[in-house]
Amino acid sequence: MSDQNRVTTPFHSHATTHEVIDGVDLTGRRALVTGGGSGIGVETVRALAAAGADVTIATRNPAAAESVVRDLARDLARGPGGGPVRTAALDLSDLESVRAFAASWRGPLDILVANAGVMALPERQVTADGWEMQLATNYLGHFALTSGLHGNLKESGSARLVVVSSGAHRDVPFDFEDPHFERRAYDRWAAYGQSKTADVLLCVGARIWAGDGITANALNPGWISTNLQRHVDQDTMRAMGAIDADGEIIKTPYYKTPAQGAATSVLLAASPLVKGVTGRYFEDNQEAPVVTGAEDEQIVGGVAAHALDTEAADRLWEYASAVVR
Ligand SMILES: NC(=O)c1ccc[n+]([C@@H]2O[C@H](COP(=O)([O-])OP(=O)(O)OC[C@H]3O[C@@H](n4cnc5c(N)ncnc54)[C@H](O)[C@@H]3O)[C@@H](O)[C@H]2O)c1
Repeated sequence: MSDQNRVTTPFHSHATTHEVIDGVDLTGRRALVTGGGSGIGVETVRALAAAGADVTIATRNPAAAESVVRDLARDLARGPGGGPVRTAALDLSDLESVRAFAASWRGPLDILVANAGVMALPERQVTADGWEMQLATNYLGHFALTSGLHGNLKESGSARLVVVSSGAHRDVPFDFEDPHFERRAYDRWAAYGQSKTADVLLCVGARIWAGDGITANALNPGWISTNLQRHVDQDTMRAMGAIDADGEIIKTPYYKTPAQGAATSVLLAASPLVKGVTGRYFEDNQEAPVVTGAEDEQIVGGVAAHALDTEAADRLWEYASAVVR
């Protein structure tokens, strides 16, 4: 994407969810947020519900997410109110669960935020379908979900798919020869990065749905302290510059609160500023510039060309369609 055509918005990098959809009315719109029971997912749900949307949190543990729903309902009741929030069972690493979830959805779906994720599992784990766990959860499960809900998204007439990727995609092109680390040595960061490249490619591939009124965009939320980092030990967090010698979070320019981290998701899900925009990658509430490997040494932001490659996107779409069938 050339700089001239890049989508810009008036919002600064650390704007909160409320700022980016201030004045937007989502009454009558139905939204689904995977992993909406924790971290930036909660703030995504909060903002969409506050704007009036009817929101479903898709979670492995609906009973645990009920306390989140109660807290959100209490908070919304203190303000001008909002749309209903409910929970539903979904395990993205289990194709049967994804199929059952998609089959049970009735009527249109206006907003699908593919937010759930797992990062840096220390050992290679494999799902019942034989898929490497990070790719299964972060990408293949979401691909199966999105495909299973295609009819519902189409029924909306103007649906938005929002896929939460990560800056970790930048160093890792998708490996079509060995996506599940069956032949090469397992590397937890390469597995995470590959799954996040696949997330961006999912949005590029989804351009075939533009005629159905469906747009799809990916994003990097920034660096937010959440449960996501639970598999990363303190020494590694220190080496990454995320925490100091005492274990305190270092508030680099990339550090965000959950409500700031969720802002780009919410912008893409609901703002009129990105209406009709599809197949792009955003961060800090703006479309990100394409960066090369050489620049990557100095520039922390941006999207890698390998994640926007239409040939790779179509090849991956074909691969994923075959394996989730
Ligand atoms: N926190 C960050 O700094 C950061 C940076 C870049 C990208 N991200 C991405 O943001 C998204 C949200 O992460 P977060 O930081 O809020 O972390 P989080 O751990 O709080 O949230 C992730 C959610 O995904 C859910 N999940 C995991 N496996 C699942 C499965 N098999 N089925 C259904 N749900 C499952 C978890 O239960 C949890 O609710 C993730 O996709 C993550 O990769 C986060």
